[in-house]
Amino acid sequence: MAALAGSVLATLNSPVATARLSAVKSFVCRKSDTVSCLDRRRKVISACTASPHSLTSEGLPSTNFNGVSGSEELVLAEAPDEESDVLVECRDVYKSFGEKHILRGVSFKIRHGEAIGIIGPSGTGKSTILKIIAGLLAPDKGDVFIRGKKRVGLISDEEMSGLRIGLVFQSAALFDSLTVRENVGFLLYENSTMSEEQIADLVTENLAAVGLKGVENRLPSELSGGMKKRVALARSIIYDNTKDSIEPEILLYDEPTAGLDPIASTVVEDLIRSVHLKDEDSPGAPGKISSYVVVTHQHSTIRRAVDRLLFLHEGKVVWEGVTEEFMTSSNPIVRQFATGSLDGPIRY
Ligand SMILES: Nc1ncnc2c1ncn2[C@@H]1O[C@H](COP(=O)(O)OP(=O)(O)OP(=O)(O)O)[C@@H](O)[C@H]1O
Repeated sequence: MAALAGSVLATLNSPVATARLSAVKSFVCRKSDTVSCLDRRRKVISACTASPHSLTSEGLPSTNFNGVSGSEELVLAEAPDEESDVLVECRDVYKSFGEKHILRGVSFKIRHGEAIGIIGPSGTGKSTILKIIAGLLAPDKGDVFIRGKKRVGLISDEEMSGLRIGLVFQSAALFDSLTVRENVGFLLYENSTMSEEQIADLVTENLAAVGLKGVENRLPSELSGGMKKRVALARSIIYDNTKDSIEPEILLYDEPTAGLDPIASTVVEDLIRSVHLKDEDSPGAPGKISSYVVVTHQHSTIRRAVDRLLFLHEGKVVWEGVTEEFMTSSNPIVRQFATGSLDGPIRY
């Protein structure tokens, strides 16, 4: 974390920015008393486009970070049945929180180029599975394979060099003490060799893409909830456009349109589509995201933003299908969910 804060400080050289970033640094350091823990947090921040505040405020048990021993490094072992286009596979994943057995044998694959939606009743573990894919939570049982290699432990830089996985949290998870510009450009200030001016231009461009103009100097507290969400989205899609090679990347969106008005939802849904990797022959600029997963309850998001759906219920994937099948499926669970009926197998 010292390295993280240090290099950001070097780039953001205004006294105000320095003070704010120092505040971030001290917040992160306060809870961590070992170098390995600081280092692990740095990896999580880099990979997940989310602030250290969010990592704890999202309800991640502290054992996720503090309970990992120094020797518990990420180990990659060959998966038995490697398939070249599978970027992530969850195989028979289990996760409990105390007595609550949330995931009970979840299996699915995310292939290169896929736009997947995860739906299902509240509390079935949709956010939990995103955190497991992102490497923020470890399954109790079962395996996660990243490009055919089994992940052991939590997230690591080695893994990130092969496949970047970004998670856009349900709450915007912005650094409260940084401006919108500093929030959106955070990873570029940290990881790129771009100049401040280049980053500022790119931040403005990405903010415009999510329908925001002239908010660069505002603090998160000066934004509405919907604006915060869009800033978080801009932060998740910004990338160093001075580099030729683009790593394959998966973005995980946790309820990106919850709480947005219908038009803002459409903006976000179209944006999620637009950053998706396109063929070279496709019209328009190629996006950079190989695949993405969206957890959502919103019908418009299901219709506009994803191609394939996984229905999670009582700890398992109980239905899979393409988006068009969602409204026409005769599966009683899917029918009840699609119509919002009180009658059906799902009980509240
Ligand atoms: N860190 C945690 N500690 C204890 N319980 C947790 C933790 N994280 C999640 N849970 C519990 O696990 C269950 C599943 O949570 P999760 O957020 O994954 O559900 P979800 O399907 O995304 O719900 P929603 O649609 O309401 O957002 C909930 O009962 C939640 O309270």
